[in-house]
Amino acid sequence: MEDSLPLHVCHVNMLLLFINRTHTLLHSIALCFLIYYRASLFLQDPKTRTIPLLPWFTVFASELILSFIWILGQAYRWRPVSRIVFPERLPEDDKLPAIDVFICTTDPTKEPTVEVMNTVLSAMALDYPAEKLQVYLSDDGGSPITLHVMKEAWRFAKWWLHFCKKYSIETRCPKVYFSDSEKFAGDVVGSSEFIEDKQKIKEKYEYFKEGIMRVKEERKLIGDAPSLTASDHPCVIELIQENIKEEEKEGHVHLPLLVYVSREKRASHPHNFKAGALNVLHRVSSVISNSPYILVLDCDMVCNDPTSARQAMCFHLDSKISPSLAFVQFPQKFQNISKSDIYDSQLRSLFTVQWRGMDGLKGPVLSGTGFYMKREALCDRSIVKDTDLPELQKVFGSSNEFIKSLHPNHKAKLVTGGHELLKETQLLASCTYETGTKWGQEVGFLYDSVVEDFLTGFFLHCKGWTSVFCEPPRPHFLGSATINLNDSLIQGTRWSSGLFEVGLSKFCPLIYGPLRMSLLQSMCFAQLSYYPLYCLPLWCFAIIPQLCLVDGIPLYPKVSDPFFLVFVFLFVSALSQHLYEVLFLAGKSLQTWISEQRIWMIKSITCHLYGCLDAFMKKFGIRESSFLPTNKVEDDDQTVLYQMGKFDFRTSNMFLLPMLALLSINISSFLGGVYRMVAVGEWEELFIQAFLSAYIVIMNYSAGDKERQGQDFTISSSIIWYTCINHQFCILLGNKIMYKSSGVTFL
Ligand SMILES: O=c1ccn([C@@H]2O[C@H](COP(=O)(O)OP(=O)(O)O[C@H]3O[C@H](CO)[C@@H](O)[C@H](O)[C@H]3O)[C@@H](O)[C@H]2O)c(=O)[nH]1
Ligand SMILES: [Mn+2]
Repeated sequence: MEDSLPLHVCHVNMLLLFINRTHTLLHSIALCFLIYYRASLFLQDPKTRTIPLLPWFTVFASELILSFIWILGQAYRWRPVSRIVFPERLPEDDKLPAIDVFICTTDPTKEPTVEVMNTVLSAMALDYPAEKLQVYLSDDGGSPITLHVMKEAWRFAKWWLHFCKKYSIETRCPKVYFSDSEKFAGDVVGSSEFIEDKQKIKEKYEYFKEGIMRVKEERKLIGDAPSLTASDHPCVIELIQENIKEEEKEGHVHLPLLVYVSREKRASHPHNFKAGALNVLHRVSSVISNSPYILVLDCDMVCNDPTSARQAMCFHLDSKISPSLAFVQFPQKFQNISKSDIYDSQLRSLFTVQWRGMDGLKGPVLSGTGFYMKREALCDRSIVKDTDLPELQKVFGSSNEFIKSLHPNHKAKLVTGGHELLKETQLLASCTYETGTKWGQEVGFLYDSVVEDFLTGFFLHCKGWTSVFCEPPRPHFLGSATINLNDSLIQGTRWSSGLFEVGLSKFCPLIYGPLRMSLLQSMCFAQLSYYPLYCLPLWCFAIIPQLCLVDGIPLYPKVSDPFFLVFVFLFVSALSQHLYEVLFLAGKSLQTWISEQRIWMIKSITCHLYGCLDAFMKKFGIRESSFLPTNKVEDDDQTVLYQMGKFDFRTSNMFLLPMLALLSINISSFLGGVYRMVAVGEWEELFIQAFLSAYIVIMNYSAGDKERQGQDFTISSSIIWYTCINHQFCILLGNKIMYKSSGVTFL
């Protein structure tokens, strides 16, 4: 490889760095004043002290927690970078390393088979030498339909890949291509051959989709319920290419190998969710193809740009960074994000601030999907050299074939291994294989948290591995985001629980981290892990100052007090940092800023709280881990609501009640407070508290303000609206009542 021309360059954003560090400094100084102000009350003579200690202390503690999370978050802003890659400088195709693609699916009712197959097809169509690409699908549901459909997908892939190559199609996920094909027509638009071919391939795709529907119907008729087999089924592994080879000899293109893996699952054995599935894929693939690199995809994450593999190789093949480089992470982007994105489904902050910032330290967190991992990073090869077989078996399990695959120059026997090999894979995918080994503890993806990606990434960084964030302008992977409140909150609860679980475990980033990585890096991991603790200050700020306001107890400095300015500064400074990042770093609108503020409040008081509780209960053995997969079925009704920026309050009371309760407290205390300020004349002392209530109400109010345009809902909601003060409150209440009483749709 030519050493003279770099495969990639990294650019430190100096202006942003300067702005961020200056802001951190100023904000920190203001925080010191705040702490001084709060602490000085404790030093006052108890006899002259007029303010009760308890609310003061609670608010102080909340401010400290908030500041703690804020300080941790500054590590992301320390050294943000961006990168450019030059894939055209990569070596010839025959010198490129092989890649195994791992796709996980688990529940055919929540993860529609058509979508899963689109992911499979888009991965097979990656712009990479076909003989160096193997696609593995892990089906945790053990569904015979999925296996059957995969064989059909393989047949369709022959046509599809040929079509993509012939016309250099950039969008290689059939669903995306056909849904918006005008955009992807390329320069051959006029050619009649192209039009004809496109029509043909479209028909084949439609036929393929109908085939899936047919199989599903047939299965339903036989009374085959997927849920019955999901948690208890034997292991099924099939190499699809091998089976169909004979009958499809006239194939146009060489196809990547396609492998179906459904690991053995028994109710008596923990299966460790996605991490467990990935570890099985890791082992099974090691005796089939053993590619040095692995691309991991969720079943709804299609490859939107076929060049991602080559882009990732620009880092993995750079001899300067590759020895320590564990993975190249691409951002998660989503196909279904609306303009206002009321639930922050795009995870804006994660991918525009946090990951870019960590990239400037030693690399971003592993994000579960859309990353190219070096196989070696998951299985420490260094111990293979001077350890004897029995010891190795204690770590990696009993399969000698697998242990052989760890040797650097080992060539997997691939398909030629035949029957013997397939037997070995059955062993590797059995539910007892990991018993007594180090899988999930030190080897492979780790099991100690339901956010296996975060924990595994952290663990790799602790071992000295690095990572890289690759963010080309055209999204390379596109997934489907949660677009209703219920799904968002359920997912949020799982994430909070998993993240906080890590914070409570032996892997606590603030203790385990600094001994093994830089302080700044540990701070980033700790910020993610303790982020769910936002629930404490947010619950407190939504209750204590409000109750004190009604009672006339001032908790903040009065307007003429110089410390008043400290609070104003901190409030404005925190909000403007957020606003700056939304407007300038992400190029989004003010609306996005409001949405993010609101969903942050909503999530903090609901899913962060439940997540923390869940983590505690798991810690003390009161609850078992669970992984409720996110619903990926498109619902037109919900899509319409989301696209219009309307909240869909059809969620459980567990989530609704805290929202309703806190909103009512704020509305009533604001009114009570204003009355008090006017009647008793304490406005100077109570100003901040009244402002806080108003702010909370206003930020949440806008959730429903578009509701009044059009729609039948207008009439019913406005009736309640006029009887209440706050529109938002009514929407919540109104919707719930309508939903409960008549079951009508939500508009
Ligand atoms: O027992 C299980 C549970 C899940 N999955 C798969 O894991 C993936 C992610 O699950 P999903 O329901 O989509 O969860 P999300 O919360 O949307 O996923 C995010 O969060 C997960 C950690 O909680 C990460 O693993 C994902 O990569 C990340 O996109 C999907 O492909 C599932 O099929 C399994 O294979 N087995
Ligand atoms: Mn998902």
